[in-house]
Amino acid sequence: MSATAGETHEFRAEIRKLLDIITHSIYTNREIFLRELVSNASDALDKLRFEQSRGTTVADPDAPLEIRITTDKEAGRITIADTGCGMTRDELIDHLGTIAKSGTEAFMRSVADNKDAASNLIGRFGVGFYSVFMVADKVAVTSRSFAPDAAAARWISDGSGSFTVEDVEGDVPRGASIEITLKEEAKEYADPERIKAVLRTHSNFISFPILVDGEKTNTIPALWRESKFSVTPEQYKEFYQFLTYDNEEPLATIHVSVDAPVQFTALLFIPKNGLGPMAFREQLHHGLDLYVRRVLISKETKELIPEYLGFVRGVVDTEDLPLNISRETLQENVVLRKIQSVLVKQILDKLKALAKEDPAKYNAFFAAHGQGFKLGYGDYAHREAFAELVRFDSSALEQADGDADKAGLTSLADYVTRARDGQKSIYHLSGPSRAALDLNPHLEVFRAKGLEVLYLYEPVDEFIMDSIGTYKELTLKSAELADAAELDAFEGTAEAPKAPEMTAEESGSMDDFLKAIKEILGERVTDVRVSTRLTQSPSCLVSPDDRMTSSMQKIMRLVSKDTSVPKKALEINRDHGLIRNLLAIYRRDAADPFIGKAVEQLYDSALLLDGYLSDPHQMVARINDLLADASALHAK
Ligand SMILES: Nc1ncnc2c1ncn2[C@@H]1O[C@H](COP(=O)(O)OP(=O)(O)OP(=O)(O)O)[C@@H](O)[C@H]1O
Repeated sequence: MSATAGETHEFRAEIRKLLDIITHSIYTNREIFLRELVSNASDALDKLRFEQSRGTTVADPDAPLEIRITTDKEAGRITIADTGCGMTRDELIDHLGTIAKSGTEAFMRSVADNKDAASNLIGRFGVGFYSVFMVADKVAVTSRSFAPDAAAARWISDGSGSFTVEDVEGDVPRGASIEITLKEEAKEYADPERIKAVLRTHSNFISFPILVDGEKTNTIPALWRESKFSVTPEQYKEFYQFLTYDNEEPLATIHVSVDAPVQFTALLFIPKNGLGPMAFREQLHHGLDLYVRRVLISKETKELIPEYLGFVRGVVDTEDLPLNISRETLQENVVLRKIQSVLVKQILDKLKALAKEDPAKYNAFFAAHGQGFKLGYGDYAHREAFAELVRFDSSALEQADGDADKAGLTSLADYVTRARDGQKSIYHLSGPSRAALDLNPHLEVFRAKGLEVLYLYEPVDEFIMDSIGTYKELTLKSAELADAAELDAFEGTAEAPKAPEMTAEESGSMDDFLKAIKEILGERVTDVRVSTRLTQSPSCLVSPDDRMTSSMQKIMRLVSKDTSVPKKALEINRDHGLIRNLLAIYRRDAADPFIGKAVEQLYDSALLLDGYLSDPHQMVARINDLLADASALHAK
């Protein structure tokens, strides 16, 4: 083999930054460079095998598909060679230096926050190859692409600003060979025993033989093909960690072998935690690895699992697809659709069992994955299972006070066991937080009557309510839209402090008083009326449209970019001290300017609670005015 003179290229700017972090800031867990390189070699072999299985002509067709690691302790060098798809000269330049990588920015942000986590994050963010510079002074990648006539080329770099690429003449086998000259402090990796230990920890499930100085080291490929009675919990855990790079053990494992309507095996895992800062990658990378008779066809196959179960990781292996299936046609593939439908049922059943047998564990699942899972409201075929599995906060639950462990959620089934006799609806209300909903005037009557209300914090929750519709014969209904007569049927549980009865004269003035308020507010409200829902607040705004909740209206308005303040009816609590005082002032002098100021303030306060008050300045000036009046009275 001989090489022509090299051509020097600059690394792309963000890759240079990345390399700077990798070479200068990461000192723990450096062994994972080996996992990254072996995983790349395995990917390249998968790609080659895939091409071969669909009949593509490849160079060196008889070369065994394997990964060979050779060590040279004396020279402090190791070489990792594979017989995979290899890279052309242009691909070396693109893939190892100039093409932007989707995860780099996010990786660097996360590392800035937490240097210790960096080596764990490397694999997940897809900055894999560059991790070699944690241990290398110099790296040379010699490669020949699988395309039969491709010329061989070599990429060389010390991981600082640039790399060189040169042509290589002579006999270079298909694939890639990565020669690493180890840094002084990383010489341990030239010891074959150390290499074998690292491989056992991180690369045990690679489905191609890995040979260290000629000796085969990995032992358990295709764990999913084993009978589930022969696999130990430890093996499941190891395989899960191999698959996800998660340090935890999985929350749940599903291992199934199905014969009809399609023949397949699947080994699936539910991770304990959402991947936090990597969440963007969760969505991007959702999907299962699809094998056909142990040949990897496509990673992260979205067609195998709906998005709302995107937190599930694992592999599916089927006999019922041809090996030469093209990835482009997976989307319309009936077999995959059938597999998906079986898997969804398996996963939902597993979750139901978990919820029943170990509610605390289920709650942990929901805390970690509930947000994505809630999108399952759109899966009509599994609506019943979904309704059993979804969880909400509720007025009947203890306040968590920021203590995450205490923050329980309720199922619809548990709500029903607490419902009052004769209750025909499951009530719910949307709001930004528990504190806000606890004070929401719309809920006063529910509290007074001892009726439980589910607290909804996310826009998707209302869609869930709509889609479930009815649960165990109880209609899911927004507290805002509850009918007064329906609520009247329930006796109050707590004795509400009674306001003194109104005199006949006071009652007689009420209609005129309401008209006067309407006149002050003019077109801003559709109506002013006496409320049946308020027991503690003086007033609130009520949507005139009794089919749509105010939060749903907010969503619609957001969609149509409508920023005006919606017109609603103002309801007032005739037993509230403030309203009684205003009525007395009105009866004494209907033109008293204090009434105008107070009514404007009642309206603005209601807008503020509804989230529509856009300019607080006027309101603050008015409050100061009112306080001046009130303090003058106090001072007397
Ligand atoms: N042994 C190899 N054979 C062929 N191509 C390779 C090999 N190693 C790396 N590459 C090419 O270089 C690219 C960059 O590799 P790198 O490890 O940085 O990221 P990745 O493998 O794409 O992402 P991730 O780390 O998320 O798997 C790969 O996508 C692949 O195209």
